[in-house]
Amino acid sequence: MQTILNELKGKLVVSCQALEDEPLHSAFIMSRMAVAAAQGGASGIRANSVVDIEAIKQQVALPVIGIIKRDYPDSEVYITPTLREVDELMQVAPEIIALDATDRMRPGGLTLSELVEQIRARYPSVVLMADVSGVAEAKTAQALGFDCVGTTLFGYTPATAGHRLPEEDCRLLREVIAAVSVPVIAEGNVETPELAARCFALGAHAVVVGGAITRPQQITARFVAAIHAQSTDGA
Ligand SMILES: CC(=O)N[C@H](C=O)[C@@H](O)[C@H](O)[C@H](O)COP(=O)(O)O
Repeated sequence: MQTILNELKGKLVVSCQALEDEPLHSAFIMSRMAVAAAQGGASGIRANSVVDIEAIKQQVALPVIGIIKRDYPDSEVYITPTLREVDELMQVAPEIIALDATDRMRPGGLTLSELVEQIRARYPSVVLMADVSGVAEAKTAQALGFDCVGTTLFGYTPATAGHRLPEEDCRLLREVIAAVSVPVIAEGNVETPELAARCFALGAHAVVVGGAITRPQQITARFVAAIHAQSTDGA
């Protein structure tokens, strides 16, 4: 079960995602993003939805961290929130399945522990990544038997809103690494190659980079902001 995590040790994973409201929303485009990532030397791909993963797997031979983002009316959890999404993902067999592992209730009032129990009963050997937003959640995820933990949701829950992984020399990442023995994957707002390298120096097992590589609208906005700041300084 751990072989795939060993393969990713010290490596870059590129997240190729574009939701329905994003300009690059297309399984074909995501598959070409994955090809570009592979050509650039990425060792894994993170992807959302069965159609995207299917298209990506036809084009690149890299391991995939699969998720399904789905909104439910009775829960804030949207990354692989229920067994239904895990069942769908298993049709395309991503090497790792990631799910929200925050302390929030899943749809239908299910706890994380109950969901993990359901997943393990049906898929005992699936490799599970816990997308967490804090240290306590990382510890809980390890206790529940997750195979690895990612900092994916730091800054993306009401309790952590306004925070970003890079702050204070990646304090959250350092604290999670100190708190658990499972591999810790740095993910979320890793916007530069230097920051990715810093995450490894701090002990990250792997680093997932998304928007800084695959969301041109974000990259463009950073250029525009920097240019604006420069022209305001000079004014
Ligand atoms: C919070 C959330 O929904 N994160 C998602 C998780 O899969 C993706 O939208 C991110 O792109 C991914 O985590 C990589 O992060 P970044 O794009 O910041 O490098």
